[in-house]
Amino acid sequence: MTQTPFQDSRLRVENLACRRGGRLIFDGVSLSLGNGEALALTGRNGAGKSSLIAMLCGRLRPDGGSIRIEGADEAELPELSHLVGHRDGLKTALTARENLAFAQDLLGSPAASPEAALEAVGLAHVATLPVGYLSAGQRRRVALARLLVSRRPYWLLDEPMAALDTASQAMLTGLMRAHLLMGGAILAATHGPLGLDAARELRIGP
Ligand SMILES: Nc1ncnc2c1ncn2[C@@H]1O[C@H](COP(=O)(O)OP(=O)(O)OP(=O)(O)O)[C@@H](O)[C@H]1O
Repeated sequence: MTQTPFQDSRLRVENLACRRGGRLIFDGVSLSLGNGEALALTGRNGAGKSSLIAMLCGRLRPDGGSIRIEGADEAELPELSHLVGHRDGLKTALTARENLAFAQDLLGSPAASPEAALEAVGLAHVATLPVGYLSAGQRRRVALARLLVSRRPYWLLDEPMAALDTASQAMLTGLMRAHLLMGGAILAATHGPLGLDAARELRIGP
Protein backbone atom coordinates (compact mmCIF):
# COMPACT_ATOMS: atom_id res chain seq x y z
CA MET A 1 0.00 0.00 0.00
CA THR A 2 1.40 3.42 -0.89
CA GLN A 3 2.41 5.61 2.04
CA THR A 4 2.38 9.01 0.33
CA PRO A 5 0.18 11.42 2.31
CA PHE A 6 -2.92 12.76 0.60
CA GLN A 7 -2.74 16.10 -1.19
CA ASP A 8 -4.17 19.05 0.79
CA SER A 9 -7.83 19.72 0.12
CA ARG A 10 -10.92 20.81 2.00
CA LEU A 11 -14.58 19.95 1.62
CA ARG A 12 -16.90 22.88 2.21
CA VAL A 13 -20.62 22.39 2.48
CA GLU A 14 -22.76 25.48 2.89
CA ASN A 15 -26.42 25.84 3.71
CA LEU A 16 -27.39 22.48 2.33
CA ALA A 17 -31.10 21.74 2.14
CA CYS A 18 -32.87 18.43 1.59
CA ARG A 19 -36.48 17.65 0.66
CA ARG A 20 -37.75 14.13 0.33
CA GLY A 21 -41.24 13.18 -0.76
CA GLY A 22 -42.11 16.90 -0.74
CA ARG A 23 -41.12 17.26 2.92
CA LEU A 24 -38.26 19.44 4.18
CA ILE A 25 -35.85 17.07 5.96
CA PHE A 26 -33.15 19.63 6.82
CA ASP A 27 -31.81 22.96 5.73
CA GLY A 28 -28.99 25.30 6.65
CA VAL A 29 -26.48 22.46 7.11
CA SER A 30 -22.87 23.61 6.75
CA LEU A 31 -19.63 21.79 7.41
CA SER A 32 -15.96 21.89 6.63
CA LEU A 33 -13.69 18.86 6.51
CA GLY A 34 -10.04 18.65 5.58
CA ASN A 35 -6.92 16.53 5.85
CA GLY A 36 -6.67 14.46 9.01
CA GLU A 37 -10.14 15.47 10.25
CA ALA A 38 -13.09 13.31 11.24
CA LEU A 39 -16.70 14.35 11.61
CA ALA A 40 -19.37 12.26 13.32
CA LEU A 41 -22.75 13.03 11.78
CA THR A 42 -25.45 12.42 14.35
CA GLY A 43 -29.20 12.92 14.65
CA ARG A 44 -32.27 10.85 15.34
CA ASN A 45 -33.70 8.30 12.89
CA GLY A 46 -34.97 10.12 9.83
CA ALA A 47 -32.98 13.31 10.51
CA GLY A 48 -31.40 13.02 7.06
CA LYS A 49 -27.92 11.63 7.71
CA SER A 50 -28.06 9.10 4.87
CA SER A 51 -29.60 11.74 2.62
CA LEU A 52 -26.75 14.13 3.37
CA ILE A 53 -24.20 11.44 2.55
CA ALA A 54 -26.07 10.64 -0.67
CA MET A 55 -25.78 14.32 -1.61
CA LEU A 56 -22.06 14.36 -0.85
CA CYS A 57 -21.38 11.40 -3.11
CA GLY A 58 -23.52 12.78 -5.92
CA ARG A 59 -26.42 10.34 -5.66
CA LEU A 60 -28.99 12.89 -4.55
CA ARG A 61 -29.34 16.45 -5.75
CA PRO A 62 -29.32 19.11 -3.01
CA ASP A 63 -32.44 21.27 -2.73
CA GLY A 64 -30.30 24.26 -1.81
CA GLY A 65 -26.79 25.19 -0.81
CA SER A 66 -23.44 24.08 -2.17
CA ILE A 67 -20.86 21.31 -1.93
CA ARG A 68 -17.36 22.08 -3.10
CA ILE A 69 -13.80 20.91 -2.74
CA GLU A 70 -10.97 23.38 -2.42
CA GLY A 71 -7.48 22.53 -3.58
CA ALA A 72 -7.77 19.23 -5.41
CA ASP A 73 -7.02 20.17 -9.00
CA GLU A 74 -10.68 20.61 -9.96
CA ALA A 75 -11.61 17.13 -8.77
CA GLU A 76 -15.12 16.76 -7.34
CA LEU A 77 -16.09 14.90 -4.19
CA PRO A 78 -17.56 11.83 -5.94
CA GLU A 79 -14.15 11.15 -7.56
CA LEU A 80 -12.31 11.76 -4.29
CA SER A 81 -14.52 9.78 -1.97
CA HIS A 82 -15.35 6.27 -0.95
CA LEU A 83 -18.88 5.46 0.13
CA VAL A 84 -19.66 2.63 2.48
CA GLY A 85 -23.42 2.90 2.73
CA HIS A 86 -26.19 1.24 4.70
CA ARG A 87 -26.45 -1.33 1.96
CA ASP A 88 -23.14 -3.04 1.44
CA GLY A 89 -23.38 -2.86 -2.35
CA LEU A 90 -21.68 -6.21 -2.79
CA LYS A 91 -22.38 -8.76 -5.51
CA THR A 92 -23.53 -11.82 -3.60
CA ALA A 93 -22.63 -14.35 -6.32
CA LEU A 94 -19.03 -13.16 -6.48
CA THR A 95 -16.41 -14.11 -3.91
CA ALA A 96 -15.09 -11.59 -1.41
CA ARG A 97 -11.86 -11.37 -3.40
CA GLU A 98 -13.72 -10.89 -6.70
CA ASN A 99 -15.87 -8.16 -5.17
CA LEU A 100 -12.76 -6.28 -4.12
CA ALA A 101 -11.04 -6.77 -7.48
CA PHE A 102 -14.19 -5.43 -9.16
CA ALA A 103 -14.24 -2.40 -6.83
CA GLN A 104 -10.57 -1.73 -7.48
CA ASP A 105 -11.12 -1.77 -11.27
CA LEU A 106 -14.14 0.49 -10.93
CA LEU A 107 -12.65 3.02 -8.52
CA GLY A 108 -9.10 3.24 -9.89
CA SER A 109 -6.10 4.51 -7.87
CA PRO A 110 -5.21 0.99 -6.75
CA ALA A 111 -3.83 0.69 -3.24
CA ALA A 112 -3.91 -2.60 -1.28
CA SER A 113 -4.45 -5.83 -3.19
CA PRO A 114 -7.81 -7.55 -2.58
CA GLU A 115 -5.95 -10.23 -0.61
CA ALA A 116 -4.15 -7.68 1.59
CA ALA A 117 -7.39 -5.76 2.18
CA LEU A 118 -9.18 -8.94 3.27
CA GLU A 119 -6.27 -9.77 5.55
CA ALA A 120 -6.53 -6.29 7.09
CA VAL A 121 -10.19 -6.84 7.99
CA GLY A 122 -9.52 -10.36 9.26
CA LEU A 123 -11.23 -12.17 6.38
CA ALA A 124 -8.40 -13.88 4.52
CA HIS A 125 -10.00 -17.24 5.34
CA VAL A 126 -13.22 -16.47 3.44
CA ALA A 127 -11.62 -14.78 0.42
CA THR A 128 -12.86 -17.42 -2.00
CA LEU A 129 -16.40 -17.79 -0.65
CA PRO A 130 -19.31 -16.13 -2.42
CA VAL A 131 -20.29 -13.07 -0.42
CA GLY A 132 -23.85 -14.42 -0.23
CA TYR A 133 -22.56 -17.11 2.16
CA LEU A 134 -21.04 -14.62 4.58
CA SER A 135 -22.58 -13.37 7.82
CA ALA A 136 -23.87 -9.80 8.10
CA GLY A 137 -20.77 -8.69 10.00
CA GLN A 138 -18.44 -10.42 7.54
CA ARG A 139 -20.23 -8.77 4.60
CA ARG A 140 -19.85 -5.41 6.27
CA ARG A 141 -16.12 -6.08 6.69
CA VAL A 142 -15.81 -6.91 2.98
CA ALA A 143 -17.57 -3.61 2.23
CA LEU A 144 -15.13 -1.82 4.52
CA ALA A 145 -12.19 -3.55 2.83
CA ARG A 146 -13.15 -1.61 -0.31
CA LEU A 147 -11.77 1.47 1.46
CA LEU A 148 -8.33 -0.11 1.24
CA VAL A 149 -8.18 -1.36 -2.34
CA SER A 150 -8.44 2.08 -3.88
CA ARG A 151 -6.86 5.23 -2.57
CA ARG A 152 -9.33 8.06 -2.04
CA PRO A 153 -9.00 10.81 0.56
CA TYR A 154 -12.62 11.25 1.70
CA TRP A 155 -14.32 8.33 3.43
CA LEU A 156 -18.11 8.74 3.63
CA LEU A 157 -19.41 6.09 5.96
CA ASP A 158 -23.04 5.42 6.84
CA GLU A 159 -23.29 3.60 10.16
CA PRO A 160 -19.91 1.91 9.66
CA MET A 161 -20.02 0.12 13.02
CA ALA A 162 -23.38 -1.53 12.29
CA ALA A 163 -23.26 -5.34 12.53
CA LEU A 164 -19.64 -5.33 13.72
CA ASP A 165 -18.61 -7.18 16.87
CA THR A 166 -16.35 -5.51 19.43
CA ALA A 167 -13.12 -6.75 17.87
CA SER A 168 -14.21 -5.64 14.39
CA GLN A 169 -15.23 -2.22 15.72
CA ALA A 170 -11.72 -1.84 17.13
CA MET A 171 -10.28 -2.96 13.79
CA LEU A 172 -12.33 -0.31 11.98
CA THR A 173 -11.26 2.37 14.46
CA GLY A 174 -7.65 1.38 13.68
CA LEU A 175 -8.23 1.67 9.93
CA MET A 176 -9.83 5.08 10.39
CA ARG A 177 -6.96 6.33 12.56
CA ALA A 178 -4.41 5.18 9.97
CA HIS A 179 -6.39 6.95 7.24
CA LEU A 180 -6.45 10.21 9.23
CA LEU A 181 -2.71 9.95 9.88
CA MET A 182 -2.15 9.78 6.12
CA GLY A 183 -4.07 13.03 5.72
CA GLY A 184 -7.37 11.40 4.80
CA ALA A 185 -10.72 12.71 6.02
CA ILE A 186 -13.75 10.87 7.39
CA LEU A 187 -17.40 11.76 7.66
CA ALA A 188 -19.40 9.05 9.38
CA ALA A 189 -23.11 8.96 10.17
CA THR A 190 -23.36 7.20 13.48
CA HIS A 191 -25.58 6.47 16.46
CA GLY A 192 -22.62 5.36 18.56
CA PRO A 193 -18.97 6.14 19.25
CA LEU A 194 -16.40 5.83 16.47
CA GLY A 195 -13.46 5.53 18.85
CA LEU A 196 -11.81 8.63 17.35
CA ASP A 197 -10.95 11.09 20.13
CA ALA A 198 -10.48 14.01 17.78
CA ALA A 199 -13.74 13.54 15.86
CA ARG A 200 -15.99 16.59 15.85
CA GLU A 201 -19.76 16.12 15.93
CA LEU A 202 -22.36 17.62 13.64
CA ARG A 203 -25.91 16.96 14.76
CA ILE A 204 -28.66 17.50 12.24
CA GLY A 205 -32.38 17.82 12.80
CA PRO A 206 -34.15 18.57 16.07
N1 LIG B 1 -36.97 8.14 -1.61
C1 LIG B 1 -37.56 8.76 -0.60
N2 LIG B 1 -38.77 9.35 -0.74
C2 LIG B 1 -39.37 9.99 0.27
N3 LIG B 1 -38.84 10.12 1.49
C3 LIG B 1 -37.65 9.57 1.68
C4 LIG B 1 -36.94 8.87 0.67
N4 LIG B 1 -35.78 8.44 1.18
C5 LIG B 1 -35.76 8.86 2.45
N5 LIG B 1 -36.87 9.54 2.77
C6 LIG B 1 -37.20 10.18 4.06
O1 LIG B 1 -36.19 11.12 4.33
C7 LIG B 1 -35.96 11.19 5.74
C8 LIG B 1 -34.47 11.10 6.01
O2 LIG B 1 -34.04 9.76 5.77
P1 LIG B 1 -32.54 9.34 6.01
O3 LIG B 1 -32.44 7.90 5.65
O4 LIG B 1 -31.66 10.32 5.32
O5 LIG B 1 -32.40 9.52 7.59
P2 LIG B 1 -31.25 9.06 8.59
O6 LIG B 1 -30.93 10.23 9.48
O7 LIG B 1 -30.12 8.47 7.85
O8 LIG B 1 -32.00 7.96 9.46
P3 LIG B 1 -31.47 6.65 10.26
O9 LIG B 1 -30.78 7.13 11.50
O10 LIG B 1 -32.75 5.93 10.57
O11 LIG B 1 -30.58 5.87 9.33
C9 LIG B 1 -36.81 10.10 6.37
O12 LIG B 1 -37.97 10.69 6.92
C10 LIG B 1 -37.14 9.19 5.21
O13 LIG B 1 -38.39 8.58 5.38
